[in-house]
Amino acid sequence: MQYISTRGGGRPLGFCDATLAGLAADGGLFVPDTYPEFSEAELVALAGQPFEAMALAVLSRFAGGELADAELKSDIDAAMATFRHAARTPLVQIGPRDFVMELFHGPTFAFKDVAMQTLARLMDRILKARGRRATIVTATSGDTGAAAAEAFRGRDAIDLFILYPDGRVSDVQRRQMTTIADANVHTLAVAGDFDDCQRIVKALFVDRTFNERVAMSGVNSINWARVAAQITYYLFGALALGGPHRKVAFSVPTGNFGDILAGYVAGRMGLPIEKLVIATNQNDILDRTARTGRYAPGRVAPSTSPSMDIQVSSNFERLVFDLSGRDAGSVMARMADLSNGFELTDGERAAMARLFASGRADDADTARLIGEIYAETGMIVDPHTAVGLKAARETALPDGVPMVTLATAHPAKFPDAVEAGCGVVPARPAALERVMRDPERMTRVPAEIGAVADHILDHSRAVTA
Ligand SMILES: Cc1ncc(COP(=O)(O)O)c(C=O)c1O
Ligand SMILES: N[C@@H](CCOP(=O)(O)O)C(=O)O
Repeated sequence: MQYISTRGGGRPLGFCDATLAGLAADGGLFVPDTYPEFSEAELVALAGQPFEAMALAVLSRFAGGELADAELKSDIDAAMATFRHAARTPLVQIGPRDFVMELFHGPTFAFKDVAMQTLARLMDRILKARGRRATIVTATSGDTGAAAAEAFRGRDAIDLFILYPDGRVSDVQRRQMTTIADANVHTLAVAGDFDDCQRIVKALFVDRTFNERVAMSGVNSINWARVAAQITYYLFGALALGGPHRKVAFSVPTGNFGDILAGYVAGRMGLPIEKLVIATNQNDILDRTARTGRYAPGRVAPSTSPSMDIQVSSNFERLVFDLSGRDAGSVMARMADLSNGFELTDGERAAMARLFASGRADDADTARLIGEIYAETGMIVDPHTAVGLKAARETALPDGVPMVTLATAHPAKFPDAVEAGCGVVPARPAALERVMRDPERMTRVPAEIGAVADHILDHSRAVTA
């Protein structure tokens, strides 16, 4: 299997090279040249198997033989052993048709751990086999950075630089990043929003001189391996609820479009999916795009679901690539400069509407949903999950199709928003006590590419002359 750029540039790469490269050299995103498929019999055989077995089935299809199954299995097993729940991503029924899939039982209490714990081990393995070091530069609105810090801390071959928007993540999220004492983790508080952080990371990726000097890599969902690992829980959820003989719908709290793209790819691989619901907060570019066909980024507006305070949703490029019939030229023309936005064609819009629905929740809706879910079920949900639940409730489905809302974070990461919604302060898990106590360490930087590049050049051990 080869990985090609959505913008058509560069040469195709194998799985290991694409994983280390992160973003394609032309600024596009890597996608597999074809989607591997599961037969119905293979899906039937996977139903009832542990999460780890499903993850291996997914990742081995994307690794294209470059990593042995025994190596993948060892890394997946070690990654998932960090989870506190035996089922890893348990399903909880909250209504006749409605389920919540809890993705927050990993070390940092957000869905990012599912992929990040595995990816860190795979990257470490690939780098050690090549006798190489890497500099990982990642943008975060709170959760990716925390998950990356935890997964990559202390890894000798890797220096990790995390860019987060100063003042725009929750206290718990910030502390999860800034209290990591390991010297290979560098946390930068950027004077800007998440889109500024992601813009800087992408600019550094395509600056080939810088990129090669620091051996740059990335672990945002622009890295295909992140998306691939996230496909597993769609299989896990659907097969637990009667798949592949029954269609299932998923409502996905959405910002960078990585999580829901994994659901789309699961469908392309043969998993019967009725609908994928794009659930946005007031930064609703994707809901607007689904409704109007026009993708027009604005400025980020802070919300009570800060991890989704994103206006430039990177992974949407991968969907547009497929919607356009894999026309890299048209993707390049539309994505290279987003300042005026772009239109989906009528055909692209119709194709998108066949699989995707969408919804939006502002802060008042989010608080109301947190309160309603608590009153109806006793479940305390985080604000991102509440956004997903609102969109789920508004989506009509054929009889017999279950709706699974992805619970993407633990409520204790956002105690203020949760208390405002349901009047209860969520209990803080013991694992977060250290985070709230330990001293913080971060460097404040302006939202400028040069300032971030200089900091990385001064601090990464991978820098060559
Ligand atoms: C808690 C939480 N929910 C939802 C999202 C949105 O996921 P994605 O950016 O993959 O769309 C994020 C950030 O990625 C998140 O941290
Ligand atoms: N919500 C994310 C933003 C980055 O998303 P990613 O999935 O592309 O890494 C965060 O919490 O950092």
